[in-house]
Amino acid sequence: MQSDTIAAISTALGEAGIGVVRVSGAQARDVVDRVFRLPSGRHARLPEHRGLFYGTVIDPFEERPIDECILLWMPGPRSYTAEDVTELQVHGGIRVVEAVLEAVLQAGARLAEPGEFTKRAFLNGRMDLSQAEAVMDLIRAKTDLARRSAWAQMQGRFSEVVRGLRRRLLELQAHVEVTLDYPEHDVEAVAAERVVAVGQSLVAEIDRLLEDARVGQILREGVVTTIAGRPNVGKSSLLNALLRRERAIVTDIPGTTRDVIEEYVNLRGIPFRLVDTAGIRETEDVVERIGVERSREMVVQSELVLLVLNGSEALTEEDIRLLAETRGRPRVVVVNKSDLPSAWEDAEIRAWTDGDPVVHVSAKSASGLGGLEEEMERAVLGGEVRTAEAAYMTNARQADLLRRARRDLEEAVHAASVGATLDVVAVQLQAAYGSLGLVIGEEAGEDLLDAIFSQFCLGK
Ligand SMILES: Nc1nc2c(c(=O)[nH]1)N(C=O)[C@@H](CNc1ccc(C(=O)N[C@@H](CCC(=O)O)C(=O)O)cc1)CN2
Ligand SMILES: Nc1nc2c(ncn2[C@@H]2O[C@H](COP(=O)(O)OP(=O)(O)OP(=O)(O)O)[C@@H](O)[C@H]2O)c(=O)[nH]1
Ligand SMILES: [Mg+2]
Repeated sequence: MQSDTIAAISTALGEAGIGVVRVSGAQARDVVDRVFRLPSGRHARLPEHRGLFYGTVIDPFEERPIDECILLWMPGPRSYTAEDVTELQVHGGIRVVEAVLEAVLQAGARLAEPGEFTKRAFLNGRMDLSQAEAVMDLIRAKTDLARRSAWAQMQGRFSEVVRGLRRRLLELQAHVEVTLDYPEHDVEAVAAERVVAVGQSLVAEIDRLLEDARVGQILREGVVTTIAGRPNVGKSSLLNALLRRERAIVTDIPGTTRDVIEEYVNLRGIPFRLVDTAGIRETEDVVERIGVERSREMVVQSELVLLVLNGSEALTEEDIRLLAETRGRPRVVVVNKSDLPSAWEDAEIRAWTDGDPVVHVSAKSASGLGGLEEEMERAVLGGEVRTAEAAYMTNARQADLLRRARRDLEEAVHAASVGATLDVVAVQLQAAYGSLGLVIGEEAGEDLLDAIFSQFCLGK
């Protein structure tokens, strides 16, 4: 079971309190023997159980000390990878940690590929594939909501659901297989009915998981949200208000923002990537015109548009044109400058808003932002505003497999309902079973595993 011995820096490269070099594999013991010394100068005698030792890491050739060290010893299978693991915890300086890694490599370990520790944990049955993917989601989580969702998936909650689906599918397959051996007509009819009933309920459950996939994607990558509008309506002021800091330049000169400014913000647990853009208008200025083009592109590329209007000034043709252009996209219409007397009523834009939310704010005095954030959340998560924590952080790979399983199940249901021979149905059920298996990594080939784990951090 034990393959070659791998090593990597498991902490971020930078100045920090401590830095960790992790080693996993059959030669972890030998590596410790070559690079670690107790304060007495002796080699550590590593026990059969876990342990913690204080000592010095040394360069194995010159026997020169590199740093003080806390050494963790975790013999397999009671370790993260289920192999023998040792960790050298040293002072967190870039050169210190790199020198320790070099010493460990000289002592016989090879540099781990990204995600290789977790890949070994998976291959050794410590976790399934969707749990392994959740480890990375946990590390990358930008909000508490994302973190909690990833945690739940890491604990195997999503896997349990998928395993439950597979179990029911397997029972159904067994029933169908049995009738293939006894082809009496009424027995076959009963099996076909069961394929229809169970198949439909499995499709419905997969649909619910697929809804979650969208939420998962949002939590993972953030919602690209463009703040658009004509010049001087207060787009940059709104960006600053939502960020709660003065990020973008604000002036009373129309055309202040020339380029797109992107900033990440956590609003109500949802990561938003807010993009402030140049005010959209016809212009002779070459630089500004390029900015305006970018603004329009951003509107098309974004997943949510905050269309900003100035409530204290009469609506212009440009405002109306933007209202019409952004129609049909997920959007919140933001009527800004509510601290000033209003120059028009919401009713005047109703013809273009199609029931999209219209909120009144003052970016300058930071009022009305709570209502705006609420509408942004609703626009992203939908009316139900189900807590994303309850949702599974299904990723694109998993969603694709779920969709494939769903399609095969629907075909099986269809075939069974029109009285097709059951061996056709059996093939489709088998395909669906296989797709669901790949979600949790059953029968996953080396290519798939490489593709997944190579996206992990080094040292994970
Ligand atoms: N220093 C350090 N901190 C870390 C990690 C690590 O590898 N090293 N982890 C990860 O990178 C996480 C912890 N993950 C771990 C998961 C399982 C086992 C483990 O040894 N499991 C055994 C024993 C369980 C037990 O004693 O009950 C097992 O499951 O059999 C270790 C770490 C977070 N913190
Ligand atoms: N009274 C009032 N003034 C505001 C408010 N929001 C923005 N302003 C003012 O409006 C002017 C334009 O604000 P910006 O945020 O630069 O507007 P913009 O939409 O980014 O403008 P461009 O970058 O030129 O497209 C500035 O003088 C702001 O102080 C508000 O809520 N109330
Ligand atoms: Mg601006």
